[in-house]
Amino acid sequence: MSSLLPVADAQVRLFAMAPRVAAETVPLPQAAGRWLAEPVVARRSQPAADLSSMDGYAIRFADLPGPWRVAGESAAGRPFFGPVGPGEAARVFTGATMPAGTDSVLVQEEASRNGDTLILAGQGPPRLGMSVRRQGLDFTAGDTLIAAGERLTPARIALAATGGHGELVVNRRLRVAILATGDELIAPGAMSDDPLALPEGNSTMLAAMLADLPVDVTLLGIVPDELDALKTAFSRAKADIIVTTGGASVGDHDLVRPALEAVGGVIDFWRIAIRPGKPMLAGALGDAVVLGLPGNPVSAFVTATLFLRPLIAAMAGTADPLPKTITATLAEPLPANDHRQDYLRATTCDGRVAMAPIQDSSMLATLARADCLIVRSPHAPPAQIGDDVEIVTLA
Ligand SMILES: Nc1nc2c(c(=O)[nH]1)N[C@H]1C(S)=C(S)[C@@H](COP(=O)(O)OP(=O)(O)OC[C@H]3O[C@@H](n4cnc5c(N)ncnc54)[C@H](O)[C@@H]3O)O[C@H]1N2
Ligand code: MOO
Repeated sequence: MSSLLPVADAQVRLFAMAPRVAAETVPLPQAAGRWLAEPVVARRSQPAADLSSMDGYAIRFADLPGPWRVAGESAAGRPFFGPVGPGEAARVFTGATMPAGTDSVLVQEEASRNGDTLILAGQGPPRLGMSVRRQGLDFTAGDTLIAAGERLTPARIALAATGGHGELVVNRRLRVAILATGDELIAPGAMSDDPLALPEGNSTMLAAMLADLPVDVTLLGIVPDELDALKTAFSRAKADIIVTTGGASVGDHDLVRPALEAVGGVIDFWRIAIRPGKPMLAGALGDAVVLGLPGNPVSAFVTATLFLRPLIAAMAGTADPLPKTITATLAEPLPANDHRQDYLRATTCDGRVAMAPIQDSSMLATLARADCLIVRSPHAPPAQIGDDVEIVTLA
């Protein structure tokens, strides 16, 4: 079985085929989930001035324990410009600019006010600067807020907005076309006179697996196991990545490879030392990367996890596209592994992982129950209860 490509080698070859997409400038809401092509540099400091972090009174710490005369009021967006002298205070609200001359906040729960007269009604601020957010506490104009190559999470979108940016330079979205092939397949929910017709779940599963990535997915539907039909489907597909599912293996009706080659595509590699997912192929058709995933649903899921999602992440701009593995403890023993890298459907219970008893690559109910995949290296020896194993967690 030496003709099977090791998983890590296949990933390297796939990423080598995949050009990084071009950059574009987009409004902030459209940048969410994309990878930055240029760093985000703060255009302003945050906070822009010293602000109160509580509702209360801005005072001079040296004036404690009071009393004070309330000289004015400062609210967020409506600062008090008048001076606050010794023995004076200003009413402040959360987010308000601290008036000049004040340095600490007396929270209103510890104050008693009668007209313009304010007296201490509690402990008062225990230190100078209490409940004041200093100018530039979060960041300062000119700081690099987010490096190029980072992904724009919701928090980073807010950071860029607060840093003064209304648009960002990001890598463009990718177009992904997905087609399923198989004469037995019908669209999910479709009625058929054929009791053996199989509702096609892989396309929608794959599209759902990409829902958090910056892609526009086109579902090309079901293509019969016919060379001409597949050739036509390949020729018409307009995408950065063309994904097929089914027809990748060695049977007489597995026509993805010959169809791709017949329309001028090239195969970069076919068949990987992986279980499930062995017949996966990767190639190119014009500028598009073609990923031929197996038809078995679990094989399609595992190869999409290890190849399709990372391919998109790499093309969209990340330097670190592979799914993370973490160490977990075995709840049950595992047998020795053979020459294929295994991704066992497993569940976590009381912090320990146990593989599902049947690992058939057609079994969606088992996959749907699993919360992780246990990774077993080729030729891994038997593992015992309590041993550490590497897992990929499933969302
Ligand atoms: N003689 C050999 N036979 C097989 C080999 C092999 O090495 N030698 N490899 C096996 C492995 S491993 C896999 S995985 C499968 C996958 O083969 P294909 O990619 O050609 O998939 P199909 O034959 O088209 O379908 C397999 C299975 O999955 C069902 N299917 C297909 N598409 C869908 C879909 N979109 N949604 C739901 N289910 C789908 C299909 O009905 C079949 O039951 O090949 C082994 N054979
Ligand atoms: O390896 Mo296949 O992928 O048995 O299902």
